[in-house]
Formats: sequence, C-alpha cells, structure tokens
Amino acid sequence: MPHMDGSALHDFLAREFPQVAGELAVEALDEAGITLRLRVSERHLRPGGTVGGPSIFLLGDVAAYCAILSRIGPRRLTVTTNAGIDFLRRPEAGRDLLCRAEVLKLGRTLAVVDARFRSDGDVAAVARANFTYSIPPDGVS
Ligand SMILES: CC(C)(COP(=O)(O)OP(=O)(O)OC[C@H]1O[C@@H](n2cnc3c(N)ncnc32)[C@H](O)[C@@H]1OP(=O)(O)O)[C@@H](O)C(=O)NCCC(=O)NCCSC(=O)Cc1ccccc1
Repeated sequence: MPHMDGSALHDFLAREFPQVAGELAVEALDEAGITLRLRVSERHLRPGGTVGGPSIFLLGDVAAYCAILSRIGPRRLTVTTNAGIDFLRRPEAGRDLLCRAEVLKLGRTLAVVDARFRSDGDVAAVARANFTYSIPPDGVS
C-alpha cells in the first residue's frame, strides 16, 4: 500500500506547494507510479500557442516527486538532483497534459523516475523525461 494516497498527495501539495497545487490533479496512483494532470490554461502557453517547456517540466517534476512521496511518505526535503527531458512533439494548447511517472529504483538515498507526457485524448508521447531525487536522511523531513 502507498504511504500517501491521491487525497493525501493533494492535501500535501495544497499545503506545501500552493503556487502550483491548483493547476495539478492526481488522475491515478498505483504501486508503480502516478498519473498527474496539468490543467492547461493561457499561462502555460509559449509563443506559437503550444504548451511551453517550463510547464511540461513542472508537471514532470511534481509528478516524479509525488510518485516518490506516495512510496516514502511526506518527506518535503526530497529534492531533484538531476533531470533530462526530450521534447518530442508540440502539445496542443487546448488540451490538458498528462504525465505518467514511474519509480524505476527507490533506494535509501536516491530515487530514479521515468516520466512520459501526452496530451489528454492522445496516445503519442509529447515528451519523456528522467528524474533523480535525493531522499533526505532520517530525521530530516
Ligand atoms: C542536499 C543535496 C541533494 C545533497 O547534498 P550533499 O552533496 O550530499 O551534501 P551537502 O553537504 O550539500 O548537504 C547535506 C545536508 O543537506 C541536508 N539535506 C536536506 N535535504 C537533503 C536531501 N534530500 N538529501 C541529502 N541531504 C539533505 C542534510 O541533512 C545535510 O545537512 P547537515 O549538513 O547534516 O546539517 C544537495 O546536492 C542539494 O541541496 N542540491 C540542490 C537540490 C535542489 O535545490 N533541487 C532543486 C529543487 S528540489 C525540488 O524542486 C523538488 C520538488 C519537486 C516538485 C515539487 C516540489 C519540490
């Protein structure tokens, strides 16, 4: 069983990361990972009218963070130490973005997460990313 379910993750983000919590929603959560939705609005668009890279990265970073916290509990100081992203296709402006983030390895100090992004209603990936996080030492949350 996960240490944090979708509702607990939602409450955690609302409390700890209110800057973005309102535009993100947990779609699905299971043992392997999470699907997080970005409610796309005007502020996520780049010149040309497609969803911009910073917004895609934000969605992936929070999805990966939540995938890890669902397994280890609310360790706030779990921090991103490495990330790489391939932008494959232009996501459409008028559709939400979904990110599926799966924990490939959960160690004592490092967690490695694989993420795929698609526009809602499409199957083709618009981006893929890898994230590594440092899990804080015992006693540091
Ligand atoms: C801390 C570490 C990852 C590793 O450090 P090292 O090279 O091993 O050693 P160093 O001497 O520098 O520090 C050791 C001291 O640090 C304390 N400690 C605290 N936490 C941790 C931890 N997790 N892991 C390890 N240590 C941790 C620890 O108790 C110790 O304290 P002490 O000395 O005994 O009193 C460092 O490279 C760093 O901070 N990098 C920048 C990371 C960054 O800013 N990322 C971007 C933003 S993150 C984000 O946005 C996430 C997010 C996503 C989505 C949504 C929301 C959030």
